[in-house]
Amino acid sequence: MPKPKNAFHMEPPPILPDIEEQLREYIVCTEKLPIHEYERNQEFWPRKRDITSLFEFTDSPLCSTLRINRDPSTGKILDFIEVPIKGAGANARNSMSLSRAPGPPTETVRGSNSNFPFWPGSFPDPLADLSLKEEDLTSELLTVAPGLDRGLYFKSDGVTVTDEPEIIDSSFNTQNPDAIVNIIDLVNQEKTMLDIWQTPTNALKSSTEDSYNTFTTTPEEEDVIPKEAPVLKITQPSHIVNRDTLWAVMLDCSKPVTDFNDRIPEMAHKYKFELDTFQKQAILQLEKHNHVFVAAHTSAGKTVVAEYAIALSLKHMTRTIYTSPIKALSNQKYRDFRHTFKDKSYDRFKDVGLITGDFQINQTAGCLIMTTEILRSMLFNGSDVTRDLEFVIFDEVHYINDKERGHVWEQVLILLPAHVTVVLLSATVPNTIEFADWLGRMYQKKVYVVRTLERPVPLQHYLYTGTGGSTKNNRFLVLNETNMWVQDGYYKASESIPPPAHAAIQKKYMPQQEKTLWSALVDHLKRNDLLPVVAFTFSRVKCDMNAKNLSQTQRSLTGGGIHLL
Ligand SMILES: Nc1ncnc2c1ncn2[C@@H]1O[C@H](COP(=O)(O)OP(=O)(O)OP(=O)(O)O)[C@@H](O)[C@H]1O
Repeated sequence: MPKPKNAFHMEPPPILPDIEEQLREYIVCTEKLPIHEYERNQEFWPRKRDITSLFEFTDSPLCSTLRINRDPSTGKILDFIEVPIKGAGANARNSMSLSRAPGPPTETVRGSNSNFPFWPGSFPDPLADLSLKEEDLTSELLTVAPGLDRGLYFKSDGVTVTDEPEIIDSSFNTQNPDAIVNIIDLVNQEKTMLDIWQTPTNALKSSTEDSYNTFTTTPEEEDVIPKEAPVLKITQPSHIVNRDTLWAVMLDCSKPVTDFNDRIPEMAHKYKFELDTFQKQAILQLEKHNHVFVAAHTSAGKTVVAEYAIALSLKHMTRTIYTSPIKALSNQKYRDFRHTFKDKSYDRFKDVGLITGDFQINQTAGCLIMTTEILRSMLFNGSDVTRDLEFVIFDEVHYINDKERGHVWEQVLILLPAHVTVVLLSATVPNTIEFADWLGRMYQKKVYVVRTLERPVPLQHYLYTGTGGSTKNNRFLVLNETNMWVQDGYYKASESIPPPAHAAIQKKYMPQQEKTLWSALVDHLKRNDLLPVVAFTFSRVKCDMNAKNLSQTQRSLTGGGIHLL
């Protein structure tokens, strides 16, 4: 019977489940969670069997190829020979070989930091090691198959297999030289056994003496045993006299090379002037792909050698990398080389590129100019550019002596692959031979040193004591072009300074005095047509200050004004 509906009838209030109780149940009784009702949540698709899928496989790299053997006179095919493919399956992530597969085009120039570098030329040849191992293969053969306790037992005929190893009585075998007892050996052994019982101090003494005898060398031996290659101080006087060593050859630049044109009838690059002897000697070595170290004074013509290396590699359709220590020099060389090579029959204009931190121009060019740090990063990252690299030119290589950055030159020289020829350019340094010897020993290839002390631009030293006005032309020669001291010039310079100022010369100049001095000097040089000039200041702050002062006072300077280096 339905319940009567009246105004006073009220349903009992809904009793909500206790939230605390609900949460506890949720946390404690995990089996009630819907996730466990997998029958409702999970769907299962049975796998269909596909036998034909067994026939599918990813291609493994080809390990061998067929080489056709032809008759050289008729061209008729005589035979097919299966030859192994070098570096099959090798790539930049698993191999240091030059025959590994090239990386993607985006990584051609810079490489990638997940790449292996190419095998450095200064390391022992891995292929030579491999051939040694192959020779030794017979002694390293496995005699027990992996997973088995023992190998096969053979009878004495070496062919018939048995269940038990055959015991050969070799206790007295005159055929076996090991079985012959040497009495002298036994006596010696006994003597050493007896030595054990000597007093510990004696034993200790003899052991120290032994180790001393083992590790020390006699003076004669010292000449024979190669010492470990030191990190060189390239500008420090050498203990090696300037004569040939095992790995460095000093070329004679005192006599003219009369047969130069016969030896190189078709030069890769022609010059408007007759080459100097040191340039000819260096070029002859470049043609033979020998490492060359050119040490010559500023403006002696070192760049000529670098240009020839670039031209030679462009002729061979290979590459050259020109490294310089500073970005400003790289930029300047880029401009110079573009100009040098632009008129050639082949399109060399496009064959010069620049890679620095600021610019990347024509990165796939035949001649790339970059800072040494960029080349180091390319070598570490296994850049594919190094594959067809013929020459690497190191300008101002004496930077290897630099405390902060010298290690970069060392690393690059060590990392270069063996097929690369290095051309080192430097101002004259006292130990060229020592440096070349270090390099040659590392590469196990001779380095040819070309050294000239001639200065095409004679160096003269003057003292300038003027401050403008009547003293504006006070410039006195104190060291002439033959490196002779000019006493008279020095006296005149001393006399030209008034006594109070003369005393003040020992002290520091006031900024205003310094400004007047620089201004008077530059003015004097300008009037005597001796500009441009490079002014050295040993403090950065002073350098900025002088540059600022000069740009204010010498507004009329033509041809580019003042540049800070
Ligand atoms: N054999 C030569 N005869 C005449 N002029 C030459 C000869 N060799 C080089 N030059 C010229 O001398 C100038 C300086 O040469 P280069 O720039 O090659 O010198 P460098 O030694 O490289 O100088 P730096 O030390 O500044 O690098 C250039 O103008 C070059 O054309």
